[in-house]
Amino acid sequence: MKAVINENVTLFRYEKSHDDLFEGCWPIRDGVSINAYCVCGTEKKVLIDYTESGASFDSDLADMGLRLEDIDILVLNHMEPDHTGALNVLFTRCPNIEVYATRLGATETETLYGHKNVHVITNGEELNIGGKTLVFYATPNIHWPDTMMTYIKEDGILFSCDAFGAFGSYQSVFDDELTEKEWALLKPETERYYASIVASFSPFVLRGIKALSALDIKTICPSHGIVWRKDPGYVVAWYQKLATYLEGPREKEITILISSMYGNTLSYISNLVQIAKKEGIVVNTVRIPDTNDSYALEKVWRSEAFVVAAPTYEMELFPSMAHTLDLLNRKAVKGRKVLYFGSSLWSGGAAKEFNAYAEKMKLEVIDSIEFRGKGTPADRQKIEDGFKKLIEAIK
Ligand SMILES: Cc1cc2nc3c(=O)[nH]c(=O)nc-3n(C[C@H](O)[C@H](O)[C@H](O)COP(=O)(O)O)c2cc1C
Repeated sequence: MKAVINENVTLFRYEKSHDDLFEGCWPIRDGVSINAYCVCGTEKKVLIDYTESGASFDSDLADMGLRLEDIDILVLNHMEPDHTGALNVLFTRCPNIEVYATRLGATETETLYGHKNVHVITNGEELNIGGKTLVFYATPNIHWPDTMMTYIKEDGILFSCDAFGAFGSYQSVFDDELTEKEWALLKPETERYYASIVASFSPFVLRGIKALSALDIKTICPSHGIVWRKDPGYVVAWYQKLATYLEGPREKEITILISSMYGNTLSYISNLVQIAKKEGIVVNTVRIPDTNDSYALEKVWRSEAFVVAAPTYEMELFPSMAHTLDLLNRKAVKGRKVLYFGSSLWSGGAAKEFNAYAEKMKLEVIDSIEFRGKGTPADRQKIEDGFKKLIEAIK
């Protein structure tokens, strides 16, 4: 699908299949778009990023009276294969095309494709393409080390690579066209995208936002999701908030992660949800492994506190929950307040493994409670008390 951003800039938007997994692990049941852009100056025609498969690129260009061979310059804002998978086709057909990339991007272009006509950008370097000036900014580690962003000086358009992107498919192209239903999808799908693929790089996001703050940004064109032209500041502030969750402050929310084989651990949850609601605390519940980890990550990322409720399994924590905690740890979830409880029958063992994770993740453990079978009224009271302490700790 093709959309006009302005008279010189065109968006090529391709949807990944909803059955695919993004990065091979994140479900995209509500879709995700891969965005590439064409910028036409009077002297040079420029592509910003390409696609994974090259599908329909030719016909979209043909609609504009162009062939792939007419493109003079390819700007590679980063080399991730969802934007570059079809580069071998492009380089075969356009062997002389000039690539603009960071030093690392240049090395990757040579190593992966043997293409040598690469210009290594310097930070803030300008390129006049005839009536339009492209300015390149190195923004490493948002989220790949080779990442850069490209800005059209005359139009205030920022091609922000994977920053300011989102999961989800939207009929609308621009923020000012979004329907209420699309906004309702954009909110969680931006946060799940951030938590899954950007969160670990939050310090670089904050650094990048600061470095670009002097620019007069009128439109943000990310490589996934919608184009922000009415209020680009909204998504910048949103990303800034998401990046701040790394160290805090975070939202006064509690996310309860639940695994249960036979319902014993599960039987405690509805009471806790009621208590949180009575206290006016937003509470999210996520079943593990029924729900993909990325949905847990999205909620835990913004929550000041979370609960791990899972039984003992072969003397350790229930395996799916251990997997989820391992992911949270890898994705830099740290410093939050946490309560553990879970059922066992004989020796127990889940709490010990949970405590080891908590230490690694520098979590503030309110309590860590193992009980037998359904638990006693005293166990119930202890869990309730622990949960109330958790609420007090985030109030
Ligand atoms: C496959 C399996 C392995 C288990 N391993 C242990 C164990 O090593 N130690 C223990 O104390 N209980 C163990 N249990 C017992 C459960 O922890 C116990 O039944 C618990 O009440 C289940 O809680 P749930 O209903 O929330 O799943 C095991 C149960 C199953 C099914």
